Amino acid sequence: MSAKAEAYSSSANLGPGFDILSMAHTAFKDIVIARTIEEKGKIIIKSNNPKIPLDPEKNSAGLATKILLQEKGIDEGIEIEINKGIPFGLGLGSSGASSVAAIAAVNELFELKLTQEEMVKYSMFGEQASSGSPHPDNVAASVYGGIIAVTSVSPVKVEKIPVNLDFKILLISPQGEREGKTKKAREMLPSKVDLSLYVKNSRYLSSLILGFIKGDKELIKQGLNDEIVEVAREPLYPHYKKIKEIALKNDAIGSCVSGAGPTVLVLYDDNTNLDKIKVESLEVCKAFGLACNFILAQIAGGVKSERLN
Ligand SMILES: Nc1ncnc2c1ncn2[C@@H]1O[C@H](COP(=O)(O)OP(=O)(O)OP(=O)(O)O)[C@@H](O)[C@H]1O
Ligand SMILES: N[C@@H](CCO)C(=O)O
Repeated sequence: MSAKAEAYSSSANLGPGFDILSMAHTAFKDIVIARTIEEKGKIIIKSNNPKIPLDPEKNSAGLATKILLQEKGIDEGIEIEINKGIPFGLGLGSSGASSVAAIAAVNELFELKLTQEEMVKYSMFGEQASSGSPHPDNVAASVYGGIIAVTSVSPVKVEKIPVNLDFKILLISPQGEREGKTKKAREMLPSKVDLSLYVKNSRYLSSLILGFIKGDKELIKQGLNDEIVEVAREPLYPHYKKIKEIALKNDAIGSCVSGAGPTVLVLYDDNTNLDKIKVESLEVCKAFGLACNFILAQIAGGVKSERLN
């Protein structure tokens, strides 16, 4: 028996929404095929990307699958074949998408009838394997699609944010996959924050969410800022500040760090001078010794799965 699922890349945080907000996009996707194998209780991971760990405990798809099977009392052996389309270590939710696609494929294979919230819950264990923390935002976006807010983690609750504005997505992404980047990025975070920064960030968060719902570009621009997490991790993306300045100068709707970086996310529309943003950003990347790719994308839908046989 086998089943297949595909899950899109995502940009988590969206400025002030650390571990809360995330957006799925069509930039890249992972495809996972789950097959039953003869050896009971065994999980085998295969992948077209030789750089990801194949040990099921260390692979995001492997650990999530293991815990799901354990909790459901299934002792079948499983092969998880991961066709990685999403480069990892760039802040594009790569580990999360593998985990989501694996959970969706196994759900299909054994007809488990998991709800979307249950899929998020199990996929989060995959993030534990890859970054040492079960952050929910990337996996929630890959499960639901669109822009989501994780409103609770225990139990998992996710809301899709209605988006009433037409915009497109530009990702400015330095080349080269970075091993263990999110883990390092989380170790850079402060354990306490100033009340004044907390208030500023809360204002940004409310502006951003209201901006998407009302379709108000100014509110989105005002809200797509972060005084806490982006600032603490600045050494991971020294190119970001200048690129954001360039994007705003050229009438982008807004810009922020994608997940834990180093990719920079730019939201734009027909009023934006995209060519100028690309030319000027390329110079900034070069100045920091980075070769940057430009990826154009749109908001993506949620995970899709199908039974193969
Ligand atoms: N299935 C998987 N796909 C991708 N990376 C994996 C997978 N399983 C384990 N990993 C490991 O997880 C880490 C992924 O790196 P990282 O968390 O920085 O990337 P990401 O998931 O794309 O980032 P972000 O969470 O910022 O969007 C790497 O060290 C990689 O080896
Ligand atoms: N919220 C997570 C997302 C990682 O992509 C973080 O910023 O660490």
